[in-house]
Amino acid sequence: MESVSDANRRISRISSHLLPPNLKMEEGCGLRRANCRAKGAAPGFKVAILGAAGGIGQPLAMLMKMNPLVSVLHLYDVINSPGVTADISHMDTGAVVRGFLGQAQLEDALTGMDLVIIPAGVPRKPGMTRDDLFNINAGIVKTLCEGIAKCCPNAIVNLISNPVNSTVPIAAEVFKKAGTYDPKRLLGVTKLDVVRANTFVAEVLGLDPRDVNVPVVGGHAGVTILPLLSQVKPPCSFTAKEIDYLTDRIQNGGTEVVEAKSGAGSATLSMAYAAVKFADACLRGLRGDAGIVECAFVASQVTELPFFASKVQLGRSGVEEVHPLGPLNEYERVGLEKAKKELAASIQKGVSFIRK
Ligand SMILES: NC(=O)c1ccc[n+]([C@@H]2O[C@H](COP(=O)([O-])OP(=O)(O)OC[C@H]3O[C@@H](n4cnc5c(N)ncnc54)[C@H](O)[C@@H]3O)[C@@H](O)[C@H]2O)c1
Ligand SMILES: O=C(O)C[C@H](O)C(=O)O
Repeated sequence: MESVSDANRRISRISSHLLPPNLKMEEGCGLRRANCRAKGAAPGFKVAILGAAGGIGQPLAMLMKMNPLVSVLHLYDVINSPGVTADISHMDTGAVVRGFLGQAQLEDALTGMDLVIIPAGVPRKPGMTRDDLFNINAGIVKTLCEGIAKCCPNAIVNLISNPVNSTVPIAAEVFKKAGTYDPKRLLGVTKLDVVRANTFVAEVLGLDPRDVNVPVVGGHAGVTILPLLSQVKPPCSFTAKEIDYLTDRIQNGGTEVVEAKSGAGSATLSMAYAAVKFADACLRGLRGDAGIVECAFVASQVTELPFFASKVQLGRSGVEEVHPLGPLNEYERVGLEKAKKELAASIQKGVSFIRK
């Protein structure tokens, strides 16, 4: 069995792969830092991905490395971040990539970040609900948010880890406890529901999905995912059969992927795509771009629940305005009542996890 000192030596060898490229060159290949002409990171935003070596984390890291708004990209995980970091750092795009491995490096990973994206945690297997992930993922999200509260309390947080309906309330409670909670800066990522809804609606109507925009409100699990088909842009009409089909497919899109992957996880590639679109919108908001509206699960007064997903306006301080739901038809009103019932329990479960 490996001794503790061997393990420490091995970890320190691994950690050397995680240093910024200029430091690594100084140690290893004979080219000293003084010989390098790199001027350091260009202006832009500093982004950390927590869970960067995972199924979502890896493609998300690759796509964020391609985002011209990102100047520094920190990749943190409890396994395999050295390899992912080395790999991604060779992409000839502007962002400087640094890797961080294990709890001891969490604070360095987070210090100075403008945006933290969290896809850390276990995914579903067939037969599981997202709530079945609570016992493992709640603790992971708690620890990571404690790090955020300490090291980058002003960062925007994009929370992907499931069950989102509970992990966002957990994050809020951790930040409240630390005295750093700003509801404008905490966003549960429900963009994949919108991406799916756009795709499925376009398929039914014979449109290009890039021209379709479906608001999806409520939360991110089963009946809490409520597509507002009466508010689709461009305006269009559906038969009752189409509404049933689309609502069911959008609500169960995640399960469709979990079953197709047969035990090998849940949506990763479409999620990375959705997360990058959402993170890019947050960064454009931070930059001061006007008119950026996305659906997200946020602190809200749109219903009697403390958190709810709806359209939000993004800006320099994060969520600058939470939009009302707009007119709902009878089908959507019934769906809303079902969604609220399940959401209330999931939110309370998250809150109690921290307050217990
Ligand atoms: N919000 C959404 O729409 C959405 C969509 C898809 C998946 N998800 C959720 O995202 C999560 C990740 O999914 P995945 O497919 O990438 O899973 P995965 O198992 O492939 O990757 C998760 C990564 O998290 C890492 N991790 C575990 N504990 C950690 C910790 N304490 N700190 C940092 N990293 C840690 C793991 O090492 C792993 O690399 C799951 O909870 C899944 O349900 C959410
Ligand atoms: O379905 C899952 O478990 C993952 C994710 O929430 C999804 O919607 O794809």
